[in-house]
Amino acid sequence: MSKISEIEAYILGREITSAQWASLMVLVKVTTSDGKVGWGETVSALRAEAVINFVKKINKVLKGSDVFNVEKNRLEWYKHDFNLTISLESTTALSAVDIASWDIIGKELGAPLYKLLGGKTRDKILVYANGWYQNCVTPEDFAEKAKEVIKKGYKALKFDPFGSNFTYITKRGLDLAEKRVRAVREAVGDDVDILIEHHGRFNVDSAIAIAKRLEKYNPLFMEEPVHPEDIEGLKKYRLNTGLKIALGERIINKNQALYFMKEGLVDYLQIDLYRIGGVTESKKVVSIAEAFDVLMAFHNAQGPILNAVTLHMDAYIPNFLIQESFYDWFPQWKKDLIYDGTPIENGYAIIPEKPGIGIDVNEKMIDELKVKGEEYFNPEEPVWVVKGTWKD
Ligand SMILES: O=C(O)C(=O)C[C@H](O)[C@H](O)CO
Ligand SMILES: [Mg+2]
Repeated sequence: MSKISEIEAYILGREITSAQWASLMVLVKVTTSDGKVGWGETVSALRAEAVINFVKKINKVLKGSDVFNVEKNRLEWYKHDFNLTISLESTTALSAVDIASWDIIGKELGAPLYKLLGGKTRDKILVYANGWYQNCVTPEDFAEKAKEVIKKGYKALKFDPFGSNFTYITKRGLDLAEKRVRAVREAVGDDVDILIEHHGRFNVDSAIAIAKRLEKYNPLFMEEPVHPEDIEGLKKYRLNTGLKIALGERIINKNQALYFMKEGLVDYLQIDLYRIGGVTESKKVVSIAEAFDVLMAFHNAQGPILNAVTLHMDAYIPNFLIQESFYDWFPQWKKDLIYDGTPIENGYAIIPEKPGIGIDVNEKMIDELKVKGEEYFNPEEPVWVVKGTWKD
């Protein structure tokens, strides 16, 4: 038995690079009584301190438990946290502990994680680029940066062309969004997929107007077209557009995911391992999605640990569409802290092959990267925006 002896968590960061939300990392380290170490990563923008506090509580509850018992350990924490399945902070903290536990399990068994989950259904993972359009404002800015992405070999890219429009889209906002999307389509040609990110910020009539304007550019999907809680709006959107709907990054339990699928409101599911409960809960959601013929397109906007563990999921799942990747736009400090050997080659990510998640952490950097004082917050640009794009 490999007993959990300590769960530690650190808030790390340096400069604000591609986006505010991606400039922090909550690094979680699980150590066992026989000296094994596993790593997890998480962060929920504006909530880093709260997440750290949850990790401290989970540490108190799970100390002494067998690290292999991921289901039992989840239930144990659920028993203590009445609000687990309705709290982003709590699921986020538990997710990182779960991921670190699976890292240890893989290391103990000498197997890369994907071999424990279902083996390889594919040898490489088709990805789409995100984070590439920092400081893009004019259609020409978008076109120029999009060309650079394609030059790197990417076959698909995602972006948010809506600037500072929120809830309502103005006529000007709609015109500018169309120009930006047209510029990207012309820059990348017809063989590259473009994915439209709405960041769940529109009312349904604005979202439908957007869909009608943008459908001629043949987007692979429309992501979070309406506010995430607006189920009735999403139903109306479904009835009034023929475009594919992707969503899921704000889903924090499997029953919510089931609801969207049962109602036929999602084509491509974008849960994130750090919000849903790690590998343990993600596996269940993948299977529910398979039964509904829904394909997976995991959300993956944080750092190298989450990127690597998500690739293990992508390797085995039967219902795979495409994988989000910020890999080439990670801040340098994340690449120096965590080295994983999973670069993107010609638009595909390589599956990690080392035992566990297959990453190493340069622990010497931890002290230097610890964030002192409060989590950074810029009231001029919302945290969820790619840096320098909240402009028209
Ligand atoms: O990558 C995506 O799909 C995003 O929507 C990125 C978000 O802005 C980010 O996850 C917000 O925390
Ligand atoms: Mg998104």
